[in-house]
Amino acid sequence: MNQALLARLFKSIEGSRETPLIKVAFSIIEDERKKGHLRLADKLNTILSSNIEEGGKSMLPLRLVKDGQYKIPVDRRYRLPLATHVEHEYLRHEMVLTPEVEEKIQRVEKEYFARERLAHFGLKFRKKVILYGSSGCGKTMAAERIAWDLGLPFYKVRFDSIISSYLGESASNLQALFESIKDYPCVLLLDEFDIIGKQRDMASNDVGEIHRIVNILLGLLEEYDGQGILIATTNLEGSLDKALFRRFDDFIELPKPGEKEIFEILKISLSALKTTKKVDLKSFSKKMLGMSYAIVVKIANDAAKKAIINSFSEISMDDLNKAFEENESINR
Ligand SMILES: Nc1ncnc2c1ncn2[C@@H]1O[C@H](COP(=O)(O)OP(=O)(O)OP(=O)(O)O)[C@@H](O)[C@H]1O
Repeated sequence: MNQALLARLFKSIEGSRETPLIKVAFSIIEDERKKGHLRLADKLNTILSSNIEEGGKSMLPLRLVKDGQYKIPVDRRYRLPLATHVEHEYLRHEMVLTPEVEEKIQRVEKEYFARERLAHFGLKFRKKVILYGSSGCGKTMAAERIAWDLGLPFYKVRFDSIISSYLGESASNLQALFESIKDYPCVLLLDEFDIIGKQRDMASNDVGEIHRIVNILLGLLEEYDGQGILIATTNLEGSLDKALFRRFDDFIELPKPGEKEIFEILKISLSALKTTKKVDLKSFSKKMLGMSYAIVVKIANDAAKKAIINSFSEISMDDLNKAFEENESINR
């Protein structure tokens, strides 16, 4: 059938997901997809989804803000939210950073606060930021801290919902999510962004589809000019498509902590307890060089917990060394 005619026909179909005609329409979409008519299948899917009634309400538009309330869009097939919200009070924000990283994060925050002044001069604040660095070095935490400092709602994208097993729907999921935040000031975290690149390992017949999703994501990133901040995180700078990198306004590396930062973290983490006279946090910090922030925090907490459980009033060097040995192999 002629594509325009098919689209017109689909526009006239209405009802719930259980309506026989809707079921037939979905099987036509699947058929078109199998034939490789992906663009047509997506177009028909969008038309049909907007006409489906659910509890008297159309599933679209998928806007976070509806009647003054924000509503997270869901994937069309499984109704799973495409992002999760983290309440303000649960945002981790007390970070120990090198002055260079602190300055870069503060620059993002300052530009957001000065957004109106910048706009006056035809300039835009940094609104698409990529944070990269090895695991446990505070990428997610930095995104949370930015949301905390700016007083913006924080959402974390669920790539598992976005990259649905019906690949043709991933594109519409992504579109729905970006559309939903267009006019809504929030921090949207695209955590483990490299998952998009990693999907290339999938079965070869899915590769074309993955490229299409990456292209759609590129387009959405390019077009994003919303009122909030998009933050993507990745462990591997190199694994990301170069084209994807170019779409960001800022790249901030979150390195492993240096001796000074390790010392600071130990002091903070152990501050609720006393340490014995023999504890030399300075040389212990040196010993921990090369470890991630997450492991440093874990070692300090393990040592503190051991002292508390054994009802010791002070943390000893032995507690710290034991915790160090136990965690040493995890990360260097
Ligand atoms: N700069 C920091 N200051 C204080 N604590 C930190 C810092 N960075 C990380 N941490 C600690 O490490 C934990 C893990 O951090 P986070 O989840 O942000 O790491 P990540 O880089 O996102 O890791 P992954 O790539 O594995 O997701 C935090 O909960 C916190 O305890």
